[in-house]
Amino acid sequence: MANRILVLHGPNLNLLGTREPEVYGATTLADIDARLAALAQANGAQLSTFQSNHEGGLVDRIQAARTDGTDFIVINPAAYTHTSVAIRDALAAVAMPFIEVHVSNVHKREAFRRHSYFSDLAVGVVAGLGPDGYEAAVRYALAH
Ligand SMILES: O=C1C[C@@](O)(C(=O)O)C[C@@H](O)[C@@H]1O
Repeated sequence: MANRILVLHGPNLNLLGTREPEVYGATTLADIDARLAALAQANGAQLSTFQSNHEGGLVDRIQAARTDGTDFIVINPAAYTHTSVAIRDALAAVAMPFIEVHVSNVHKREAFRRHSYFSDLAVGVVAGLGPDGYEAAVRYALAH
């Protein structure tokens, strides 16, 4: 079971709750993070969250996970899903299991959202379940 889980949120996810609510829903990022922290705590695990609108910030946080005790990553790379070799390489470098999460179902949206630089390295991918997708990923991490 993962004891220390890191949840990473990519660009524009700080605007969840107000950003295109018809696509991403009304739940804020603070609500999601609080729910995940409570879930981890109830299961005797520690959970940290980090959001950045910057590719390098996400790369730096992933590199820091090598030495801060993290043993599982849940990541919504947001738009970087479709563009970032740098974040993919960081995840490959730390060689830590991770789950890729998307709030929306990227497969029923624009064609460019169907390609991910992460899915083939991920333990699994959750898309389209809204905030519940993060919870499903954390539950998996807690159980494995
Ligand atoms: O910013 C996002 C959010 C997203 O990752 C999602 O959670 O549904 C889907 C991405 O295509 C988009 O760029």
